[in-house]
Amino acid sequence: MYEPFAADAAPELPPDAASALWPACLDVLAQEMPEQQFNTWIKPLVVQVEPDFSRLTIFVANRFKLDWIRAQYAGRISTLLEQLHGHTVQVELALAQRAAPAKPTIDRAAERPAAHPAAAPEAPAAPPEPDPARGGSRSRLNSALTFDTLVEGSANRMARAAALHVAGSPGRLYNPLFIYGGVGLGKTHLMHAVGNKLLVSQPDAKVLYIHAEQFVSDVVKSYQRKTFDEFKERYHSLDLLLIDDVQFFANKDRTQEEFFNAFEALLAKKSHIVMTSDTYPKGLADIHERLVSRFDSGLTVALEPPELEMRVAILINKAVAEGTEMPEEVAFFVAKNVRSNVRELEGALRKILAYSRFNQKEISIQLAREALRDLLSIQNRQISVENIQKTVADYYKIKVADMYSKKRPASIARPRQIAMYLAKELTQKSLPEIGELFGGRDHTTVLHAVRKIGGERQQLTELNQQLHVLEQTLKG
Ligand SMILES: Nc1ncnc2c1ncn2[C@@H]1O[C@H](COP(=O)(O)OP(=O)(O)OP(=O)(O)O)[C@@H](O)[C@H]1O
Repeated sequence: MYEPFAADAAPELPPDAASALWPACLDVLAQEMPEQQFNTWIKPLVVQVEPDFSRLTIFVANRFKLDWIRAQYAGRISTLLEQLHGHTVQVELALAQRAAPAKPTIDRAAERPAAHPAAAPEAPAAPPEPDPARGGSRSRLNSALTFDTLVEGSANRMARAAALHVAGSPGRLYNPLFIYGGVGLGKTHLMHAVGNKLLVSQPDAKVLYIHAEQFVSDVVKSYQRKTFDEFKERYHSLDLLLIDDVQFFANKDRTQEEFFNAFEALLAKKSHIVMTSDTYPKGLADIHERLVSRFDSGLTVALEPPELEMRVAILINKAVAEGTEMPEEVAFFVAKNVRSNVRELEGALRKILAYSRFNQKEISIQLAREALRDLLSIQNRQISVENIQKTVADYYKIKVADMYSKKRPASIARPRQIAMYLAKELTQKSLPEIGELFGGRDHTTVLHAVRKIGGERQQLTELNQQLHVLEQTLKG
């Protein structure tokens, strides 16, 4: 498409010039790309850079442009930023009307000449240090992620109800609220919804949404700069702390200690804490026991992969939000084929919308089939529960029928538990769906098996090896 700038030709910025990062990136892109492409796609971009330059958010006017920029340019931008800054800079894309800050503290490419690398533009003003303050603007909340835009289904009913309760009466029941589940199931959405709802009823509340990695980085910074008092003031004074992906605290002792202190301080003053993780508290690896037990001391709720009807509702709602109508039969077709998580569902929807616009065709099952060609062929190759049952039965020399039977001798029950564990690990099926496929067992039986085998795997080398062999066999 265009000739990338040679890696060693990209000028490295001195650390103190980091605020000129985006302009420098633009200069390189302007040289690399045909002028018309640059002017159409890159020049109008508005960006926001995190104060520590760990992340750069690109705001784009509409979904179509967002998809295009993500597909065509995001990779190159990310590589360039890393070359220029010397560290990884996470690149994110967001819709301008929904997520752009009211007054972007940003460099606007359109205000600068397109391709004059020598004429170093004025450094953009860095956004203020995101101190949590009263009200929403510095809470890092995304105002688009609310309870209104969250579709309810049995997969998230309990978590949603608990989150609603916390938003209505923070500091009382369910403190901390610990939400766990696989990728793209709505954990972050739910957290933002709690913060946004609380701010509607209490606009002065001190709310902060933060990713665990950012917390780690704040701890490191306050260490380096000896600003622990400020750090404490910032975190210990909150009314609501929303902290995402706490599994990232693994092996970070100092961070865990600081989080423990913040946790105790917040609970003592009846502030609320909501956390998310990819696993339940006891499943967290390399996190201190005293922290794990505190994570589990309020309410722990799971988010399951959405069931079919919920996936259909999500597709239809998201299409409406994009200004398009998706016929129900198309939504069912997509929902039947994209089962893993909501993020993938959104991706499928974006592909269908883009495909329909490009080809100027109505949305139909045929069009969806064409737009999702690649994805559908991958789905067909996915591991099935039936295959897992057969492979595990062969390996442990039991009958496949024993996978569904009620027999309980250990020689049968254990392989069955192993198969349940693998079904949860390697497929996108929910616990109830797996239970159903194992002779109509209850989802709690499956959960017990998943926890037991997962826990033992950490301790028993032999079991770990067996599981490894089974996984390799199944993945082919
Ligand atoms: N029930 C739902 N209704 C509508 N949209 C949803 C729902 N659940 C998730 N989403 C959307 O799916 C996308 C992924 O959700 P989110 O980022 O909250 O997932 P996550 O569980 O935090 O994933 P990860 O672990 O990868 O961070 C978001 O755009 C979110 O708005």
